[in-house]
Amino acid sequence: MRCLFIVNPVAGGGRAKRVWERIKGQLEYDRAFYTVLFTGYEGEAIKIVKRERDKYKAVIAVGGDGTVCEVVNGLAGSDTLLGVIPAGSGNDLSKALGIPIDPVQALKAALSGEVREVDLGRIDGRFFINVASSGFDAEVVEEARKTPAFLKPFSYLFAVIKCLFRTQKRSINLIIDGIQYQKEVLLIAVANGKYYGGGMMIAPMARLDDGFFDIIVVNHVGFLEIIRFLPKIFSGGHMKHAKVEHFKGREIQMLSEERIPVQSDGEILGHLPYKIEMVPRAVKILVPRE
Ligand SMILES: Nc1ncnc2c1ncn2[C@@H]1O[C@H](COP(=O)(O)OP(=O)(O)OP(=O)(O)O)[C@@H](O)[C@H]1O
Repeated sequence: MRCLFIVNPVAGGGRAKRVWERIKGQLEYDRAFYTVLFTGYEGEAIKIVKRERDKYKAVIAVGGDGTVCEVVNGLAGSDTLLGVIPAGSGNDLSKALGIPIDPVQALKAALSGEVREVDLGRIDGRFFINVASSGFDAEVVEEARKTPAFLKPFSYLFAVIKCLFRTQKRSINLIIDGIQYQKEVLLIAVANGKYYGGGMMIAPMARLDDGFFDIIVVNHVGFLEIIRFLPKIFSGGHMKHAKVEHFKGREIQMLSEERIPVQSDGEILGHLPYKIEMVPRAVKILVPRE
């Protein structure tokens, strides 16, 4: 059976189109049979994959984490394999799975790699593969979405600065597998994968196939402490901070009387309350052979 490539032409600010040209050249050189479809709007990859998945051995996403997340939502529950060619701006999932950034190397893994069964999180009927979170980080994503088009390259920088000045505590009732905790937080991240936000290692201990979420609670810290704290997330150094707690669990609920946004894999879903469930080994991903 042949493979279906799903290319998001806007991923990585257009990088995915250039990556696809290299992949196409290689496929033609190899005289491979394949189908390619380009996404035309947000959410289309889910529809295409649901419609087409049973005709193919593998669906290969050419794009960033948003594209992969949509393909995963189209594939979940089917036996069709997922391949990933990183072509976005962040590529957090590829980093966690050891998929190379070089398109031809990544193609090799997608066509002849080994299969790894990976867990998914489910929130509000939607699957995520990396991280769902609530608090400061979700506020930054929400704020960045409002940035006018001409300021887009700086949208996250502006959003971080704006959100830094909202130094209020966020009061969240966190329930992990039935045990309740009342927390005053900066953010709570429910991690399936290690990375989010373009290389931030929010949960260094997270494994994509252990059947558990790693829940990172960053308790409330003041303005200056946030500025010292944020850069440490890139290396995982934040875990040593006295205000950071780590839990493991499979069913997580977050409730609040405040209007606190929730994001999963970089998309704003809405505001608390939300319930997050673990779906073990729900997708089969082609990764490089060891
Ligand atoms: N033709 C299109 N026009 C506009 N948006 C699209 C189109 N096709 C897909 N999308 C949307 O583009 C969004 C961004 O894609 P993606 O996340 O893959 O790239 P990225 O943001 O550059 O990378 P990363 O998430 O790894 O930083 C996705 O949410 C997807 O729904």
